[in-house]
Amino acid sequence: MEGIQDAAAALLVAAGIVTVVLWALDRWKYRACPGPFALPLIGNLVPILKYGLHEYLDMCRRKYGRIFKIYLGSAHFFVVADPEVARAVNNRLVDRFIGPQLSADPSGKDSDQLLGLATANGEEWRALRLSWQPAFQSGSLERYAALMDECALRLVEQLAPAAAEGRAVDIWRSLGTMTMGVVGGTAFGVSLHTMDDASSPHYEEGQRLLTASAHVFSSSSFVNGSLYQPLLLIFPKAVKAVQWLAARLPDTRLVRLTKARQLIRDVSADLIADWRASAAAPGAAARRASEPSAADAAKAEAEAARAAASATLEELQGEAPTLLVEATAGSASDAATATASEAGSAASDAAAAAAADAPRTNERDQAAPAAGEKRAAAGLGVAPGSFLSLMLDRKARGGARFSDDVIIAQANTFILAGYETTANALSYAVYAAAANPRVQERLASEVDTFGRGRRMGHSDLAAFPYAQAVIKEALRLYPPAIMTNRRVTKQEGFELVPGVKIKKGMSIFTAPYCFHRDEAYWPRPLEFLPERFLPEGSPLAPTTESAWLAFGGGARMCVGWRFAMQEAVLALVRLFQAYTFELSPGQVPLKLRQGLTLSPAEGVWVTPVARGAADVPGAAPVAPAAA
Ligand code: HEM
Repeated sequence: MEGIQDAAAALLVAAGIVTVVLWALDRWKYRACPGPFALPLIGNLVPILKYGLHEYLDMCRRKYGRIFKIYLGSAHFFVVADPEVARAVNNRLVDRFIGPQLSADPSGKDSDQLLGLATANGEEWRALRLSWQPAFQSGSLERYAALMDECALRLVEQLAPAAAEGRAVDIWRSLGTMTMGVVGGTAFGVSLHTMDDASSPHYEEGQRLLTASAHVFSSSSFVNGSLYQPLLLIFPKAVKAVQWLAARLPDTRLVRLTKARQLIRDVSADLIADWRASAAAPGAAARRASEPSAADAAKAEAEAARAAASATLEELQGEAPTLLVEATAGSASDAATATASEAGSAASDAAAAAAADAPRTNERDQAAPAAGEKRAAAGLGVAPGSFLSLMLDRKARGGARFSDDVIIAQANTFILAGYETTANALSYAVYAAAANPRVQERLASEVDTFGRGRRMGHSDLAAFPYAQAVIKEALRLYPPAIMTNRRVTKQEGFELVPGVKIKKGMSIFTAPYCFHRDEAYWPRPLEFLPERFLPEGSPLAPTTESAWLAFGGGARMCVGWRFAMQEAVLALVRLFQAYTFELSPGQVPLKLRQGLTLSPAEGVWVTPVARGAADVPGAAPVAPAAA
């Protein structure tokens, strides 16, 4: 026994010595790059926990300059807070650094989320990016607008009791129900019941999905996540052992996260089962007749693979947002993406064209989740024209043959990416407007130019330059993604700072949170001044276009940015047509928390104040939401 103890102690001492030596070598290797001192193993974890990652990065930027290193676990990460260098990094590097995913389920089934677009790399990522793009072109956005408007109007209606009672609500959570409602309609063409009221038989189901998604966001970072997460950073070479241990002895945070991911996965898997069942249902015979033969399918697959291989990075990126708000929405927007996506997805575009209507919002659970056939026979389940049906149609017709797990991962990615980021952006906009009466007044007067009873479409967005500017300014001060990250996969010819070359294996983070608040680029950086994004506000504009990077950049730029902007502007218009908002006391400055996104730590509490039709000359009452 004593012998075993001695051997274990010797092993620990040896591991300690090796760690310290590696740490010292790493520090020496990157000595030319400034950064805070960090002890081996715990690195800069303590100040990150104390200040929050976003604040700590900004403190480092002020102290060490715009390119610095931080040490986490057993490696250095390089942080770029210089917008021009950030642009170069995003343009030149494509792969993302993706840490391993822990699961409390030994089968690790919930971890197939790593197969999603946001986490894929290499050829898989190229093929996936091409298959996502059609869902975000003007035609699709136009189809989604009606549903987005419907969800925004429903939210307006749901806020009415609070307005009548003078009661404060957490608008962040309310907006989350709306953005998830939009995801259900656009990704699947179904209602996910997140906007149902408590009397609905499906209310609990919607709430479970919201809670699960909120858990994924709050528990995925190493700060708020499983206790095994820091262990992975410290012992990156022992991933398998840590994963094995975590699956057998999970902590409560990991159990909660695993259950949340499983629930989201089940929602997507059920919908795919429905789609299959409906394709096999008797009514689908006509549709099957139009499906291609095996030879056609093989040809289509080969074409899709060729398109993925030959698409340039610019084509994969698509159009990037401009700094100034757009005078016309959706104008030349698809020109850049069209070549790549049309080549790669002719079949899915044809399917989209066939489904000319906006995705229907089906009542997905009038039957139990397992009864896919029944729902399919009743015409329920994934609706034509939705993101998921485009992807499944493409597979059925012989386009890129993604496995079911890969398709489920795309659906999960859509749910997660489409939910919290946009809800955060909108909450920050409401918060900032409520805290700045001048902004609120101007917003209210702009939205009154559009009839309250009229339905809004994609092209109507151009009528709201100030609302667009408010969203952009909210994304500047509070970018939901405080950092983007890239993994260096081959030797690059440029230096990060004199003496530190970009080398294979390095992880580089660009930090918009830092340069969005840097006085070197933005006049009066900590003030909320939406006019910076309008031609009239040029004295407040940044010194460089690159200084605003809320949606990232290069080929990995947010694929859903136009979708997000459309949804956010549309919702802002509907909210301010009906209400102004009063902030509850004690919320300035807003407390922020870094999970998977930068989110309000305790919500955003506001009291809606009804504006009344009398405020708006000639306005019709807000249209009731369609059932
Ligand atoms: C205000 C809302 C949003 C913000 C601020 C935002 C921001 C971002 C950022 C910063 C990235 C990383 C870009 C990079 O690495 O250069 C990203 C990637 C991504 N976003 Fe968004 N996003 C938003 C909404 C959405 C929506 C609504 C969707 C889908 C419906 C979406 C889907 C994605 C996906 C799939 C990726 C990964 C793209 C790839 O790796 O090719 N996002 N987003």
